[in-house]
Amino acid sequence: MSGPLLDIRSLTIGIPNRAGPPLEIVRDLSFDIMPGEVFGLVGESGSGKSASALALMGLNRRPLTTLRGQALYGGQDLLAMPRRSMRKLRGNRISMIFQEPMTALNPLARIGRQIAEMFVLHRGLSWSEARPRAVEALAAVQVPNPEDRARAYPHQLSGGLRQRVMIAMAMACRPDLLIADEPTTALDVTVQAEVLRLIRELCEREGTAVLLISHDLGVIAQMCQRVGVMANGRLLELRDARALFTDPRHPYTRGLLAALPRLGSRATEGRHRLADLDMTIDRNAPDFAATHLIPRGEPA
Ligand SMILES: Nc1ncnc2c1ncn2[C@@H]1O[C@H](COP(=O)(O)OP(=O)(O)OP(=O)(O)O)[C@@H](O)[C@H]1O
Repeated sequence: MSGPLLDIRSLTIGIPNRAGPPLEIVRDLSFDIMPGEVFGLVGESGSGKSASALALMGLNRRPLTTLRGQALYGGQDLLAMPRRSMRKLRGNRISMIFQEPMTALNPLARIGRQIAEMFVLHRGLSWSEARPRAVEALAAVQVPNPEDRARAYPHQLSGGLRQRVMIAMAMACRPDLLIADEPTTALDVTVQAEVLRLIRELCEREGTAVLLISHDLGVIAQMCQRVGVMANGRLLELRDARALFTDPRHPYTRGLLAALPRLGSRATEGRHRLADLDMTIDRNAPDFAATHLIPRGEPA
């Protein structure tokens, strides 16, 4: 079996502080992603999922800074790579989609042009060669009437179609890795299922690995082979998805699963239970993290 596509070791992100030690918001995050694998990072809001993904892409939100760690991709450390090299990889070998496509799409440019730009920038095609490829890319993400839609501006499309456009852009260059940060959180449940299916099918077809970030355990269960559970900027548990859902080891994961609303239960019941858990777990206890990490390949 070949090695990992991306091997993240001790990624630590924080805010430097001249007067003392930096404020760390993600600490010692280590996991790897195998070629073609769908790996899930799950955790509640603020646990550090997005910050980690952005750090991998060299896009830290200021004042956040990568303080230490490595992210090995094809023998190169993404975290130490010059900006220029990183720009060449981004959108080409590693691409990213976000919860809200409008933040990534240019509101003033037709979507066909925005997709075509990927082929011009990363594949060296001329604009006239790239345009038909953009229409094909729209067809591949099942956008109806792709010729017409290519001439639309982002605001003229529904949220679901905009997310499909983002996926078309992200997949245009057949990347090795797609980082999908809450890709369906802003969508209706039915559209959400369609977009998830699309991501899975396209990535399977292209052999693209996915780092899927979500606070939604249902989404993670549906999509992922392995899952890392994050809280407070730390990875608490890393398991095969099936094992995680049938036999969670970390008390925090157990709490997350117990807090899932079940059919027939009152909608708020789960939330109360999660709140109880917050009070009973001491997140600063030394054994809170890292005691339940099971390496890939070992029996869960
Ligand atoms: N630019 C920033 N400056 C300072 N702190 C930040 C910044 N961005 C994020 N943080 C903090 O870092 C922590 C992790 O945030 P992050 O966005 O990664 O969480 P998350 O797990 O992705 O949650 P969400 O899904 O709500 O975005 C949070 O405590 C957040 O307040």
